[in-house]
Amino acid sequence: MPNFPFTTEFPWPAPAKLNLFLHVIGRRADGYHNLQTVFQFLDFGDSLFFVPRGDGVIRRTDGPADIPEDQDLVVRAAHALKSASGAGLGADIAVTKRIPMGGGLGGGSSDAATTLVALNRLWNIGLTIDELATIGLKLGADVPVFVRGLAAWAEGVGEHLRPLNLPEPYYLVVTPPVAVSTGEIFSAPELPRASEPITAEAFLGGEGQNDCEAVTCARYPLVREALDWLRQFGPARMSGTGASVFLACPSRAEARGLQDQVPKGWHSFVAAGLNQSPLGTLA
Ligand SMILES: C[C@@](CO)(OP(=O)(O)O)[C@H](O)COP(=O)(O)OP(=O)(O)OC[C@H]1O[C@@H](n2ccc(N)nc2=O)[C@H](O)[C@@H]1O
Ligand SMILES: Nc1ncnc2c1ncn2[C@@H]1O[C@H](COP(=O)(O)OP(=O)(O)O)[C@@H](O)[C@H]1O
Repeated sequence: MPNFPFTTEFPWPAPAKLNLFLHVIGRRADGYHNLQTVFQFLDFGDSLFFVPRGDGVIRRTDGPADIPEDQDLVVRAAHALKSASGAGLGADIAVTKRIPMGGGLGGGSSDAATTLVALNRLWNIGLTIDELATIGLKLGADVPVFVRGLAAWAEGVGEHLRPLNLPEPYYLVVTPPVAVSTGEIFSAPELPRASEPITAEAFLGGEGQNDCEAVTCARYPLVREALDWLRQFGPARMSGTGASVFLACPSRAEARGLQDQVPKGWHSFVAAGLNQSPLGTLA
């Protein structure tokens, strides 16, 4: 195997995201939904390790046991990058998972984005960020924002992105023990699909909600319970299509204090909101 400048043993970050609000404003002919949302990153996430291979083979050497290797978004992203670029190299990829799966925190998309950015560098392909975002969009609607690495106002299915400078509070994020399927919520007949578009300025002034909340809460009563519990302390909201709910707190200490009271059996963490992804500094 050639001696690569980065036979990297250091972890590449794949941060979680929050949707600070999420409006469904229409349905496209292909069934996908046009959204308005704001993405912010968290200083909490998965870690990915890459060792380039000279023989062209792509393998996941460690990762979530319940996701078959060939379906893992890191493996799919590596294959997509290889065929888009014609790269001859391969990689061993290990994933340390921390982001709850099906949690509305974008873990799979973030892992895919980190794979695209890391292998673009390690394989020395030199694709632009725009090219990586285009490849990423085919893997998942949330991949482009993770590739670009800036907190953003998003429209379309998440591909029209405008960087946004947001406050960076500490968040308490609570995930009850259910995995919500994004496809199930978007295909629910009862999902409201006609929110009036708002402006970023209106969001910054306090407008906005999560249009998926009622559907997810009705179908997953534990998400309702988690929201009701967190709303004792402030204006909590759901991220994406759930299952995670979050509350902005004035300080890390205050968030930790609330975390101590999270009911048993619910996953939780405290993390700072970030307008720049930790991956951004490596891209
Ligand atoms: C709703 C959001 C908000 O950030 O987050 P999550 O709750 O998944 O984290 C995303 O738009 C999700 O993005 P992502 O998780 O990448 O979704 P995809 O894999 O592309 O889509 C899963 C399925 O959801 C439906 N879907 C997804 C996005 C969208 N704008 N309209 C849709 O109708 C489609 O049926 C699609 O087959
Ligand atoms: N590396 C990965 N990490 C997480 N989920 C993955 C991964 N690869 C594929 N998936 C699939 O993507 C689905 C959505 O996962 P995830 O992105 O964590 O949640 P969400 O879309 O709710 O934010 C999972 O249920 C899983 O089947």
